[in-house]
Amino acid sequence: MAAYSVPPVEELLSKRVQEMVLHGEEPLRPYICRSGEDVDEKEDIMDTSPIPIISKPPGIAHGISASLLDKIRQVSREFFNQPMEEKNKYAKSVVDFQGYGADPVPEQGQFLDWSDRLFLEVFPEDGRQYNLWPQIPISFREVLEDYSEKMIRVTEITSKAMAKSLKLEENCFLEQFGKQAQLHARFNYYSPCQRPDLVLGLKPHADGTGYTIILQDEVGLQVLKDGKWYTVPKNPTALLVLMGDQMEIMSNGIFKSPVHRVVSNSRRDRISIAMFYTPELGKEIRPEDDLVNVDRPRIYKKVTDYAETHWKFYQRDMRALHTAHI
Ligand SMILES: O=C(O)CCC(=O)C(=O)O
Ligand SMILES: [Fe+2]
Repeated sequence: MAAYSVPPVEELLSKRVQEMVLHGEEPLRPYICRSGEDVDEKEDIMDTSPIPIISKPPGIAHGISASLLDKIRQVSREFFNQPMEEKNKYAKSVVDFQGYGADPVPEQGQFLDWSDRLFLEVFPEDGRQYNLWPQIPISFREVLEDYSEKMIRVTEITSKAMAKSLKLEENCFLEQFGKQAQLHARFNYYSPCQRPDLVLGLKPHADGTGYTIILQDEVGLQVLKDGKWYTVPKNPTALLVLMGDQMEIMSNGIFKSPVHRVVSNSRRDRISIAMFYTPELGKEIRPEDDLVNVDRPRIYKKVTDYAETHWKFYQRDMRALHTAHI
Protein backbone atom coordinates (compact mmCIF):
# COMPACT_ATOMS: atom_id res chain seq x y z
CA MET A 1 0.00 0.00 0.00
CA ALA A 2 1.34 3.42 -0.90
CA ALA A 3 2.44 5.44 2.12
CA TYR A 4 0.24 8.46 2.77
CA SER A 5 2.48 11.28 3.80
CA VAL A 6 1.19 14.07 5.99
CA PRO A 7 3.27 17.04 7.04
CA PRO A 8 4.36 16.98 10.70
CA VAL A 9 1.85 18.57 13.08
CA GLU A 10 4.22 21.49 13.76
CA GLU A 11 4.20 22.29 10.07
CA LEU A 12 0.42 22.00 9.79
CA LEU A 13 -0.10 24.21 12.81
CA SER A 14 2.17 26.85 11.40
CA LYS A 15 -0.48 27.38 8.71
CA ARG A 16 -3.91 28.82 9.49
CA VAL A 17 -7.11 26.88 8.78
CA GLN A 18 -8.54 30.09 7.32
CA GLU A 19 -5.69 30.13 4.81
CA MET A 20 -6.32 26.52 3.79
CA VAL A 21 -9.98 27.32 3.21
CA LEU A 22 -9.14 30.37 1.09
CA HIS A 23 -6.92 28.17 -1.05
CA GLY A 24 -9.67 25.58 -1.39
CA GLU A 25 -7.65 22.89 0.41
CA GLU A 26 -9.42 19.82 1.80
CA PRO A 27 -8.73 18.87 5.43
CA LEU A 28 -5.62 16.73 5.81
CA ARG A 29 -5.58 13.58 7.89
CA PRO A 30 -4.72 15.09 11.30
CA TYR A 31 -7.86 17.22 11.07
CA ILE A 32 -10.09 14.25 10.29
CA CYS A 33 -11.68 13.06 13.50
CA ARG A 34 -15.17 12.08 12.39
CA SER A 35 -16.39 9.15 10.40
CA GLY A 36 -18.40 11.04 7.83
CA GLU A 37 -21.76 10.48 9.49
CA ASP A 38 -24.02 12.22 11.92
CA VAL A 39 -23.86 15.75 10.56
CA ASP A 40 -26.90 17.88 11.06
CA GLU A 41 -26.86 21.36 9.57
CA LYS A 42 -30.49 22.10 10.24
CA GLU A 43 -31.07 25.57 11.63
CA ASP A 44 -33.53 24.37 14.24
CA ILE A 45 -32.14 23.80 17.68
CA MET A 46 -32.51 20.74 19.82
CA ASP A 47 -33.95 20.87 23.30
CA THR A 48 -31.75 23.27 25.26
CA SER A 49 -33.17 22.85 28.74
CA PRO A 50 -29.97 21.67 30.47
CA ILE A 51 -28.00 24.74 29.36
CA PRO A 52 -27.81 27.68 31.78
CA ILE A 53 -27.87 30.96 29.93
CA ILE A 54 -27.46 34.35 31.52
CA SER A 55 -29.67 36.82 29.79
CA LYS A 56 -32.83 38.59 30.77
CA PRO A 57 -34.97 37.04 33.54
CA PRO A 58 -35.64 34.20 34.24
CA GLY A 59 -31.83 34.03 34.02
CA ILE A 60 -29.70 36.72 35.63
CA ALA A 61 -29.32 40.11 33.94
CA HIS A 62 -25.63 40.40 32.99
CA GLY A 63 -25.67 44.19 32.71
CA ILE A 64 -23.66 44.44 29.47
CA SER A 65 -25.18 46.60 26.76
CA ALA A 66 -26.20 45.01 23.48
CA SER A 67 -23.99 47.56 21.73
CA LEU A 68 -20.85 46.39 23.58
CA LEU A 69 -21.68 42.77 22.72
CA ASP A 70 -22.04 43.82 19.07
CA LYS A 71 -18.78 45.76 19.21
CA ILE A 72 -16.70 42.89 20.56
CA ARG A 73 -18.16 40.54 17.95
CA GLN A 74 -17.48 43.18 15.28
CA VAL A 75 -13.82 43.83 16.19
CA SER A 76 -13.22 40.06 16.37
CA ARG A 77 -14.62 39.62 12.88
CA GLU A 78 -12.66 42.58 11.55
CA PHE A 79 -9.47 41.12 12.98
CA PHE A 80 -9.98 37.70 11.39
CA ASN A 81 -11.11 39.25 8.08
CA GLN A 82 -7.73 40.89 7.56
CA PRO A 83 -5.01 39.53 5.27
CA MET A 84 -2.71 36.91 6.77
CA GLU A 85 0.30 39.23 6.87
CA GLU A 86 -1.57 41.64 9.13
CA LYS A 87 -2.74 38.90 11.51
CA ASN A 88 0.68 37.29 11.52
CA LYS A 89 2.08 40.37 13.26
CA TYR A 90 0.55 38.81 16.37
CA ALA A 91 1.45 35.22 15.53
CA LYS A 92 2.41 32.86 18.34
CA SER A 93 4.86 30.03 17.89
CA VAL A 94 3.37 26.54 17.86
CA VAL A 95 4.24 26.14 21.56
CA ASP A 96 3.09 29.53 22.93
CA PHE A 97 -0.31 30.23 24.43
CA GLN A 98 -0.77 33.94 23.92
CA GLY A 99 -1.13 35.35 20.41
CA TYR A 100 -2.70 34.43 17.08
CA GLY A 101 -2.60 30.87 15.79
CA ALA A 102 -3.71 27.42 16.90
CA ASP A 103 -3.43 25.63 20.23
CA PRO A 104 0.09 24.44 21.08
CA VAL A 105 1.07 21.13 19.50
CA PRO A 106 -0.96 18.28 20.96
CA GLU A 107 0.63 14.98 21.86
CA GLN A 108 1.29 12.70 18.94
CA GLY A 109 -1.72 11.16 17.31
CA GLN A 110 -4.25 13.76 18.44
CA PHE A 111 -6.64 15.45 16.05
CA LEU A 112 -6.38 19.10 15.09
CA ASP A 113 -9.21 21.61 15.35
CA TRP A 114 -10.72 23.22 12.27
CA SER A 115 -10.39 26.73 13.69
CA ASP A 116 -8.00 29.58 14.41
CA ARG A 117 -7.79 31.68 17.51
CA LEU A 118 -6.33 34.71 19.19
CA PHE A 119 -5.58 34.10 22.86
CA LEU A 120 -4.83 37.01 25.23
CA GLU A 121 -4.47 37.34 28.97
CA VAL A 122 -6.52 40.31 30.22
CA PHE A 123 -6.35 39.97 34.04
CA PRO A 124 -4.28 40.37 36.14
CA GLU A 125 -3.39 43.43 34.14
CA ASP A 126 0.36 42.91 34.44
CA GLY A 127 -0.05 39.69 32.41
CA ARG A 128 -1.19 41.66 29.36
CA GLN A 129 1.17 41.40 26.42
CA TYR A 130 0.04 44.45 24.51
CA ASN A 131 2.42 43.65 21.66
CA LEU A 132 0.05 40.75 20.86
CA TRP A 133 -3.12 42.86 20.99
CA PRO A 134 -4.19 43.77 17.43
CA GLN A 135 -3.72 47.40 16.45
CA ILE A 136 -6.23 46.99 13.63
CA PRO A 137 -9.14 47.46 13.96
CA ILE A 138 -8.05 50.51 15.90
CA SER A 139 -10.83 50.17 18.43
CA PHE A 140 -9.81 46.57 19.28
CA ARG A 141 -7.85 47.44 22.42
CA GLU A 142 -10.43 49.84 23.81
CA VAL A 143 -13.30 47.43 23.16
CA LEU A 144 -11.46 44.50 24.73
CA GLU A 145 -10.50 46.57 27.77
CA ASP A 146 -14.08 47.70 28.21
CA TYR A 147 -15.44 44.16 27.70
CA SER A 148 -12.91 42.72 30.17
CA GLU A 149 -13.87 45.23 32.87
CA LYS A 150 -17.51 44.33 32.38
CA MET A 151 -16.64 40.63 32.48
CA ILE A 152 -15.11 41.06 35.92
CA ARG A 153 -18.47 42.43 37.03
CA VAL A 154 -20.20 39.42 35.42
CA THR A 155 -17.90 37.06 37.31
CA GLU A 156 -18.84 38.79 40.58
CA ILE A 157 -22.57 38.55 39.86
CA THR A 158 -22.26 34.95 38.69
CA SER A 159 -20.05 33.74 41.54
CA LYS A 160 -22.36 35.30 44.13
CA ALA A 161 -25.51 33.97 42.46
CA MET A 162 -24.04 30.47 42.39
CA ALA A 163 -23.07 30.67 46.07
CA LYS A 164 -26.53 31.89 47.04
CA SER A 165 -28.19 29.16 45.00
CA LEU A 166 -26.37 26.66 47.24
CA LYS A 167 -27.24 28.61 50.40
CA LEU A 168 -23.60 29.54 50.95
CA GLU A 169 -22.09 32.83 52.03
CA GLU A 170 -22.22 34.91 48.82
CA ASN A 171 -18.50 35.72 48.62
CA CYS A 172 -17.21 32.21 49.22
CA PHE A 173 -16.42 31.36 45.59
CA LEU A 174 -14.97 34.82 44.90
CA GLU A 175 -12.63 34.30 47.86
CA GLN A 176 -11.51 30.99 46.45
CA PHE A 177 -10.84 32.58 43.05
CA GLY A 178 -8.74 35.24 44.81
CA LYS A 179 -8.10 38.91 44.13
CA GLN A 180 -5.60 38.05 41.39
CA ALA A 181 -7.96 35.64 39.60
CA GLN A 182 -7.08 35.23 35.95
CA LEU A 183 -9.17 36.15 32.97
CA HIS A 184 -8.12 35.09 29.47
CA ALA A 185 -9.88 36.04 26.25
CA ARG A 186 -9.98 33.48 23.50
CA PHE A 187 -11.30 34.71 20.15
CA ASN A 188 -12.24 31.67 18.10
CA TYR A 189 -12.69 31.78 14.34
CA TYR A 190 -14.36 28.76 12.79
CA SER A 191 -13.92 28.69 9.01
CA PRO A 192 -16.51 26.84 6.96
CA CYS A 193 -15.46 23.35 5.90
CA GLN A 194 -16.51 21.52 2.75
CA ARG A 195 -16.50 18.32 4.78
CA PRO A 196 -18.15 19.17 8.14
CA ASP A 197 -18.84 15.45 8.48
CA LEU A 198 -15.09 14.79 8.85
CA VAL A 199 -13.80 17.57 11.13
CA LEU A 200 -14.69 19.46 14.28
CA GLY A 201 -14.20 23.18 14.92
CA LEU A 202 -13.14 22.23 18.42
CA LYS A 203 -12.74 18.70 19.73
CA PRO A 204 -14.80 17.43 22.69
CA HIS A 205 -13.33 18.71 25.95
CA ALA A 206 -14.23 20.15 29.33
CA ASP A 207 -12.69 23.44 30.44
CA GLY A 208 -10.01 23.56 33.14
CA THR A 209 -11.28 26.96 34.29
CA GLY A 210 -13.42 27.94 37.19
CA TYR A 211 -15.95 28.80 34.53
CA THR A 212 -16.04 30.16 30.99
CA ILE A 213 -18.29 32.94 29.69
CA ILE A 214 -19.07 32.55 26.01
CA LEU A 215 -20.47 34.97 23.46
CA GLN A 216 -21.21 33.58 20.00
CA ASP A 217 -22.60 34.90 16.74
CA GLU A 218 -23.78 31.63 15.21
CA VAL A 219 -24.73 28.18 16.42
CA GLY A 220 -22.07 25.46 16.49
CA LEU A 221 -21.34 24.91 20.18
CA GLN A 222 -22.76 21.66 21.57
CA VAL A 223 -22.88 20.41 25.14
CA LEU A 224 -22.95 16.70 26.02
CA LYS A 225 -25.55 15.53 28.50
CA ASP A 226 -26.61 11.94 29.13
CA GLY A 227 -24.84 10.83 25.96
CA LYS A 228 -26.63 13.35 23.74
CA TRP A 229 -25.27 16.55 22.15
CA TYR A 230 -27.34 19.69 22.71
CA THR A 231 -26.79 22.73 20.49
CA VAL A 232 -26.56 26.05 22.28
CA PRO A 233 -29.08 28.37 20.65
CA LYS A 234 -28.19 31.66 19.04
CA ASN A 235 -29.22 34.68 21.09
CA PRO A 236 -27.36 37.93 20.35
CA THR A 237 -27.74 39.34 23.86
CA ALA A 238 -27.05 36.17 25.85
CA LEU A 239 -23.85 35.05 27.52
CA LEU A 240 -23.39 31.37 28.16
CA VAL A 241 -21.74 30.42 31.44
CA LEU A 242 -20.10 27.04 31.14
CA MET A 243 -18.86 25.45 34.34
CA GLY A 244 -15.21 24.40 34.32
CA ASP A 245 -13.57 21.61 36.33
CA GLN A 246 -12.53 23.97 39.15
CA MET A 247 -16.11 25.03 39.83
CA GLU A 248 -17.04 21.34 39.95
CA ILE A 249 -14.32 20.89 42.59
CA MET A 250 -15.36 23.95 44.65
CA SER A 251 -19.01 22.90 44.58
CA ASN A 252 -18.04 19.35 45.63
CA GLY A 253 -19.51 17.98 42.42
CA ILE A 254 -22.84 19.82 42.49
CA PHE A 255 -22.05 21.98 39.47
CA LYS A 256 -20.93 19.79 36.61
CA SER A 257 -18.22 20.77 34.15
CA PRO A 258 -19.72 19.56 30.87
CA VAL A 259 -17.96 18.10 27.87
CA HIS A 260 -18.56 20.35 24.88
CA ARG A 261 -17.43 20.67 21.26
CA VAL A 262 -17.91 22.89 18.23
CA VAL A 263 -19.18 21.43 14.97
CA SER A 264 -18.19 22.76 11.55
CA ASN A 265 -20.56 24.08 8.97
CA SER A 266 -20.20 23.86 5.19
CA ARG A 267 -21.64 27.27 4.40
CA ARG A 268 -20.91 29.78 7.09
CA ASP A 269 -18.16 30.83 9.43
CA ARG A 270 -18.57 31.45 13.14
CA ILE A 271 -17.00 33.68 15.78
CA SER A 272 -17.02 33.08 19.51
CA ILE A 273 -15.36 34.93 22.34
CA ALA A 274 -14.65 32.72 25.34
CA MET A 275 -13.54 34.40 28.57
CA PHE A 276 -11.76 31.90 30.82
CA TYR A 277 -12.09 32.75 34.50
CA THR A 278 -9.54 30.85 36.59
CA PRO A 279 -8.38 31.04 40.23
CA GLU A 280 -5.32 33.08 41.07
CA LEU A 281 -1.99 31.36 40.33
CA GLY A 282 -0.65 29.38 43.29
CA LYS A 283 -3.97 29.55 45.17
CA GLU A 284 -5.31 26.37 46.68
CA ILE A 285 -8.98 25.66 45.99
CA ARG A 286 -11.20 23.07 47.70
CA PRO A 287 -14.80 21.95 48.03
CA GLU A 288 -16.70 24.46 50.18
CA ASP A 289 -16.92 23.05 53.74
CA ASP A 290 -20.67 23.62 53.92
CA LEU A 291 -21.14 21.38 50.90
CA VAL A 292 -19.54 18.42 52.65
CA ASN A 293 -21.72 16.38 55.00
CA VAL A 294 -22.76 12.81 55.74
CA ASP A 295 -25.14 12.74 52.81
CA ARG A 296 -22.60 14.27 50.46
CA PRO A 297 -19.07 13.22 51.42
CA ARG A 298 -16.12 15.17 50.11
CA ILE A 299 -15.35 13.93 46.60
CA TYR A 300 -12.54 16.28 45.62
CA LYS A 301 -9.18 17.10 47.19
CA LYS A 302 -7.57 20.47 47.57
CA VAL A 303 -5.78 21.44 44.36
CA THR A 304 -3.45 24.23 43.28
CA ASP A 305 -2.87 25.43 39.70
CA TYR A 306 -5.23 22.77 38.39
CA ALA A 307 -5.30 24.50 34.97
CA GLU A 308 -1.76 23.24 34.35
CA THR A 309 -2.72 19.64 35.09
CA HIS A 310 -5.78 20.08 32.92
CA TRP A 311 -3.66 21.26 30.00
CA LYS A 312 -1.30 18.26 30.18
CA PHE A 313 -4.26 15.90 29.89
CA TYR A 314 -6.02 18.03 27.26
CA GLN A 315 -2.97 17.60 25.05
CA ARG A 316 -3.63 13.87 25.19
CA ASP A 317 -7.37 14.30 24.58
CA MET A 318 -8.15 13.29 28.16
CA ARG A 319 -9.92 14.88 31.10
CA ALA A 320 -7.94 15.70 34.25
CA LEU A 321 -10.74 15.76 36.81
CA HIS A 322 -9.92 12.28 38.11
CA THR A 323 -6.60 13.66 39.42
CA ALA A 324 -8.60 15.76 41.89
CA HIS A 325 -10.83 12.89 43.06
CA ILE A 326 -10.32 11.61 46.60
O1 LIG B 1 -16.62 28.43 20.42
C1 LIG B 1 -17.28 28.13 21.41
O2 LIG B 1 -18.48 28.41 21.50
C2 LIG B 1 -16.67 27.36 22.55
C3 LIG B 1 -15.21 27.57 22.73
C4 LIG B 1 -14.62 26.68 23.76
O3 LIG B 1 -15.19 25.72 24.21
C5 LIG B 1 -13.27 26.97 24.26
O4 LIG B 1 -12.61 27.89 23.70
O5 LIG B 1 -12.85 26.27 25.22
FE1 LIG C 1 -14.25 24.95 26.02
